[in-house]
Amino acid sequence: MGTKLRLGTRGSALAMAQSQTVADLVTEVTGQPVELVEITTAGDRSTAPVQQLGVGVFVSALRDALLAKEIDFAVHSYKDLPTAPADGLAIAAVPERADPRDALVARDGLTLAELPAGAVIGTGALRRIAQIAALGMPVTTVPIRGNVDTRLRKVADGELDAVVLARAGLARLGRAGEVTEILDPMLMLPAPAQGALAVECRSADTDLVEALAALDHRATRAAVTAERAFLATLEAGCSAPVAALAEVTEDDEIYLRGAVISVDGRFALRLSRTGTLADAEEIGRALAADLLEDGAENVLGSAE
Ligand SMILES: NCc1[nH]cc(CCC(=O)O)c1CC(=O)O
Repeated sequence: MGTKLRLGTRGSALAMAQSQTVADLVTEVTGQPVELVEITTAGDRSTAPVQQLGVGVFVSALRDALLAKEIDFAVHSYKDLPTAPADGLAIAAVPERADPRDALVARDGLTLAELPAGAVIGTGALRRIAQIAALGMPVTTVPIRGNVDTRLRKVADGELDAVVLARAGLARLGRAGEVTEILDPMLMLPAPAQGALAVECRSADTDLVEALAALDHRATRAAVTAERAFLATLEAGCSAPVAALAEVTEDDEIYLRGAVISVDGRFALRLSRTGTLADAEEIGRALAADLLEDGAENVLGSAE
């Protein structure tokens, strides 16, 4: 056995679960033991809405610890990473993705369509709020924060009729059995890179970059590349909620769907593109250009 690798992780149950999964994989492929090092982020200390804190808040403390060499690598939920690359760091592996879809956990086993008029759904994500609003149902959404356990408890306690969460997160916590409906991407397109993990280390740590590459899953890497190129291109031209899902077939074809939806749900643009795996990045950029050409930048304007 070589030296112990230090894997930096947030302390939440979800972060610990996904870090432990990757730690086990790393030990399996490299033979090196991995030690989990808990890092507290500003996002964990604050109770402010995530939108106010900014997406990078959970990530920057881990990146600081990497650059300060306090840890050797970190595991992020890929969808929480800012699109700008981090100086001096590399995403050495994108392991095989879990189910990328969103899931509904509702009282009494209800599906979305079965929720009665006046039902209250907990979700703080603008992308989810916008897509629920676009369905035109007589339901309302309320912001919700806290860990997965806290969110599920609000349904069990009767405080909320339902919550929408990433199925991958529920599965990693062993709570997928509580899902009452997996939401079809035709209704609820997930966040770019949802369900995927990013394994990050210092780019100068070439031995580790190479070792971690053994965990990389080619189809997942391509799907995430297409979805994130789509997001990055749209971010420059439009700040409405963005959703995307790329599916890769056995013969290396990519089917990328993307959407931009106004928060009030009144305007939704949805398009798709297909292509080959090697062109993942280009497909993402081209799909974003299609949406911008259709007026994606006006979608947010209409909600303001
Ligand atoms: N926004 C928070 C977040 N970041 C990653 C996950 C778990 C699922 C994943 O890895 O995509 C979640 C919870 C959720 O959206 O329900």
